[in-house]
Amino acid sequence: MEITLDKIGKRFSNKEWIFKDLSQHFKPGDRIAITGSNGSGKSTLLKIIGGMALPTTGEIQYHDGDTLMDADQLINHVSFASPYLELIEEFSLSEMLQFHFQFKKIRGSLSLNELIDKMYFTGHEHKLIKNFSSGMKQRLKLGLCFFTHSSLVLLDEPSSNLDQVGTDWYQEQIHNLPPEVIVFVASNLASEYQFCNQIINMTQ
Ligand SMILES: Nc1ncnc2c1ncn2[C@@H]1O[C@H](COP(=O)(O)OP(=O)(O)OP(=O)(O)O)[C@@H](O)[C@H]1O
Repeated sequence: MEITLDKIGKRFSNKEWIFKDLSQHFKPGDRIAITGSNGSGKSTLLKIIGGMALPTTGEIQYHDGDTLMDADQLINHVSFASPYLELIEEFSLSEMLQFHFQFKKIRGSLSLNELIDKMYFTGHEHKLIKNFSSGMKQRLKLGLCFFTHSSLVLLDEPSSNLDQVGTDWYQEQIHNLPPEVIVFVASNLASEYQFCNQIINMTQ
């Protein structure tokens, strides 16, 4: 996938601009950190790139090879993890994974049991999500994101609530992603984005 931002800008209901005139091109394999102060627009830009919010001005194009992608196709190419993303709390872990992978393809040819093992959740298959700790919920969100077949991975504050084992697991999963995937990380923690080769600083 290739992504072109053409002079995109965002403001909410005629308030001041959060950012303006952002133009950039991203190609397979790019690893991009979005940094900046609180409220500078990191999450907003991530949501716009993932098609979850619209820019106020400008345009984004997604290409799959030479083909311009329709906006409604984008969802099949994106995986996203953030602390504010809701899980379905009434599901057990097994039910959550079965539900998610009814709609999304698993990256590689892993079974659900292998996935559970790779997320360090063996023994928790029947535990309800609502009874997961905050760090376990975050690891599950990241696992769903990493192990969903996609060409664009969007991570917002990925190591929120993770302990050292979880943070090491995060680093390992980042390095296991296929090289052609584009990864964006909205963060101000170097430990979350040190693998990136580009930085967009949103602070004006
Ligand atoms: N739905 C919304 N309606 C109105 N204003 C919004 C909305 N979403 C975000 N904002 C505002 O847009 C600005 C940028 O918010 P955003 O969450 O993108 O910042 P951020 O850089 O990710 O912040 P943080 O580092 O605190 O996570 C903030 O002033 C925020 O209040």
